[in-house]
Amino acid sequence: MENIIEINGLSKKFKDFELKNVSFNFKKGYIMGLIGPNGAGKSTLIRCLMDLMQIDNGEIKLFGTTHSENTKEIKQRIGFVYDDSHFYEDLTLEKNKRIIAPFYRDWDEKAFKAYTVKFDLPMKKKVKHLSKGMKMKFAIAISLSHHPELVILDEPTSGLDPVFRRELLDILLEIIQDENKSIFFSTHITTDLEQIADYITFINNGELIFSKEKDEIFKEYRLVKGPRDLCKNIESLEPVGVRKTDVGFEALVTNLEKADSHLLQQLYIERPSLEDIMYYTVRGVSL
Ligand SMILES: Nc1ncnc2c1ncn2[C@@H]1O[C@H](COP(=O)(O)OP(=O)(O)OP(=O)(O)O)[C@@H](O)[C@H]1O
Repeated sequence: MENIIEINGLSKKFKDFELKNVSFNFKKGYIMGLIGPNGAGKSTLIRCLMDLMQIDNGEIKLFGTTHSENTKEIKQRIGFVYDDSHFYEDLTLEKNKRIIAPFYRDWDEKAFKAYTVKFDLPMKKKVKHLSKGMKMKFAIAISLSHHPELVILDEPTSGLDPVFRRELLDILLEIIQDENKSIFFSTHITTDLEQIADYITFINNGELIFSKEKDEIFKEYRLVKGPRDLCKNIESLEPVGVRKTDVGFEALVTNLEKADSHLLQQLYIERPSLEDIMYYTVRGVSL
């Protein structure tokens, strides 16, 4: 199947941070979630994807081509939502839309109007007078109104109330019904991804931890709980992360099949959430 995003050996260095040799692919027709703790490099990765930042090493291909070959064409085919507002704050939504729409070959005024009604957007208000959530809704309406093949959203659900957050997830699911469309979005709300994502890419401290199909991740990881005296036995399984409590321990493991049956009988075994996977990976064993 066709890759819509191909990232090979991507590196980007700042004074105090480095995105290190990140490589992954993303197939057309799916939703991929990008997760990682604060400062992991999610926005940096997305900015590199959008060519808003020069990369130091590696290659990024979108729709099989690079920004240096075809940046205008690539940007026509992407609907992008930034993590902060990039609109003209002193202009109304209507005026902002009039400035932005002509850049897009496939701008669909009817679709945009439908979103303004659906999201209850106050088109006569200035951007600076909107709440954070309203700005996000406006950004989402703009990004979806030129029928993009790839939608890239940086933290789209931040600042949204739970009602609209659910509506947005439904809108994303609706978009993906068209198998030629793909969605790539970063979020801290991992439960959203558990609901709608097909693939998860996890970065921590600028490094790729994994980029995998969601179902595969949930097959691979297990959260085990047990009494403290068994903690040593778990350590021999080289867990991803361990947390000791007053009465016992909790650990995230990927190779439970190596544990002997006697040990298994004494453990309580659960399927972890994405949040558990993130938490224990970042925490590690030594903390
Ligand atoms: N232009 C820049 N110059 C220098 N450092 C930068 C720049 N942009 C980002 N950084 C640093 O890179 C690191 C990663 O930031 P980034 O915004 O990509 O993380 P993030 O995963 O999106 O975090 P969050 O979840 O908090 O939004 C941070 O330490 C940040 O300070």
